[in-house]
Amino acid sequence: MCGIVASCRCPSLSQHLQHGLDAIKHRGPDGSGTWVSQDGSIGLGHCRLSINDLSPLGAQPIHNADSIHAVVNGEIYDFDRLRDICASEHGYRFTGHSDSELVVALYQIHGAPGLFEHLRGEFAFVLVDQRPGSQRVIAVRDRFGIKPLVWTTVGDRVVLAAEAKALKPLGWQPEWDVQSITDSGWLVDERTVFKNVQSVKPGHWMEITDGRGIQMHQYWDADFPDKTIVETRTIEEMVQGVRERLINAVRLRMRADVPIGVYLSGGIDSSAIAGIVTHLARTENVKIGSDKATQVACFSVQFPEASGYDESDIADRTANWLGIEIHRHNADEQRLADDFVDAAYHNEQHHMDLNSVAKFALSSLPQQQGLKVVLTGEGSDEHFGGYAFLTHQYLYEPDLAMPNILADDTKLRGDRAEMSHSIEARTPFLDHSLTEYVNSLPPSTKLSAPRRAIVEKWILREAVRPFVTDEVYRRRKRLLTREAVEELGFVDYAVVEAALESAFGETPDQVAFRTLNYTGGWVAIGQRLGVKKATVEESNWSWV
Ligand SMILES: Nc1ncnc2c1ncn2[C@@H]1O[C@H](COP(=O)(O)OP(=O)(O)OP(=O)(O)O)[C@@H](O)[C@H]1O
Ligand SMILES: NC(=O)CC[C@H](N)C(=O)O
Repeated sequence: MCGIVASCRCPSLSQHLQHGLDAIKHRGPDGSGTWVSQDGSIGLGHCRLSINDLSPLGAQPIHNADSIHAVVNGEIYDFDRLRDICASEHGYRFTGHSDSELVVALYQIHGAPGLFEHLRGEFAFVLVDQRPGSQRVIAVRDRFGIKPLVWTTVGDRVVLAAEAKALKPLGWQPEWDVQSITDSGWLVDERTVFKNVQSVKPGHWMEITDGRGIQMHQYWDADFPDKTIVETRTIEEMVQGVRERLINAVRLRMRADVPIGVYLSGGIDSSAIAGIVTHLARTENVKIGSDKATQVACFSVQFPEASGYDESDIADRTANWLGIEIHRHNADEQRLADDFVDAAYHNEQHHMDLNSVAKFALSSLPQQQGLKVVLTGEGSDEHFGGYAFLTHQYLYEPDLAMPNILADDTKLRGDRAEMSHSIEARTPFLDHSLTEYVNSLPPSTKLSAPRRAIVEKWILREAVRPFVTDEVYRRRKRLLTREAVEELGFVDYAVVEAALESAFGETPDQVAFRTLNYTGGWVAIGQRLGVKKATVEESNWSWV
């Protein structure tokens, strides 16, 4: 993934664009280029982390013979097939072999918004159409907001970039947006922590024309079918449906002209990715990126054992089972403290925990090994029912909250942690063809109770079972553990244990279910707010 900057309506642009690119060189250390329109009013800049077509023909900005210019950050998957269609059915003549050139080709063939439905992957791009009669600039962001794209105005200019720091050489003067910080606007809407700097929203595109100024349009949204309609697919068909789509999402993301690695934790998501990559390489001879790699390299963060967060022993056993190598980063307190400032600078926002700092440091490992791309398990929890605190919503009104949760991927996790060390993170779980299928599944398949206990991400566990260890398959992130319930101070765990036995199954006990629902809510709130353990003597409360 690369860095892009763009500016519309500005004299003497070229130098400013280059300085903007210098500020985000970590996003693209392999080369850089700028383009300024003949009248000097519009400019594009790109710094490249070259992944597909490493030759100069893959350099950007991209131009075609028809006065269309673009800078593209990210990856368009399935591009070999799409390029063939553009060439054979539409006679489009490509100059190089990068996936990014496809954006210009598809725009010329289908226009906007027509091209968006053909784009699969994570991307942010700015495209300038100078054809007589259709002059405009468009700025586009992928469906889940995996790749960042921010913009502001400086005088009468619109300036855009992958990271806000690149806007400074283009004239932006940073100011805090205290309102956005206090009302969490930076997280839930298009605002950032900086005044007047906005993100282009996921699944949206911005259109800038002389006549109409700036217009925002949406081209995609998560779609949730009516789940009161009786499901006709069998469980096995649905498990198979998830498996096929996930395998395909991974397969498409193994295509690169550079080697690819995997971020591996002890959880089911990254373990499944590592397992599927290994399976495809061994049984179908799918290349892991370029020819160089014969087996996938995994990268793992090891936390101090006393922290209670360390899962590296599980990751080790997975790597052992798959016969793959594992590289480890030790994230002890000192390392986290050392990396805090750099991680915050790259993230350009605050975070609730130190995960982003650990992942910032983790990305130095693949860089040291000469890798440019890693696959990660991000995005699974939101789609497969991995957040136990949403239990009741899945069961009653399953998915109404989902679009909001998925508001903007870079705000929750970011690609910044990886890009800080020039690493592109690919997220197969955020393949829209997979998520559209998963959204169509009955909620009960995500949070099933086959043995009278809630099993988060049930259908995912079944779908990836052939690719993960039994340990990972059976491992649960349980909300209602004895420890968590006892920490409330006013709930008797024996009651919860009994309720777990009777709340599910063919003849569920409604009262037991309600007990679990209440207790689950208290545990979630208690953990999130750090609520002090209650003492029963404080009130007239008798044990629940
Ligand atoms: N300790 C770690 N070491 C290596 N990679 C990690 C680690 N923690 C998280 N990651 C990477 O970041 C992704 C998202 O992390 P998150 O904490 O959201 O985990 P998760 O949803 O529980 O996923 P998983 O099931 O893979 O642990 C993981 O899928 C993995 O690719
Ligand atoms: N790093 C990027 O954003 C990559 C752009 C393009 N996919 C390439 O391979 O060059």
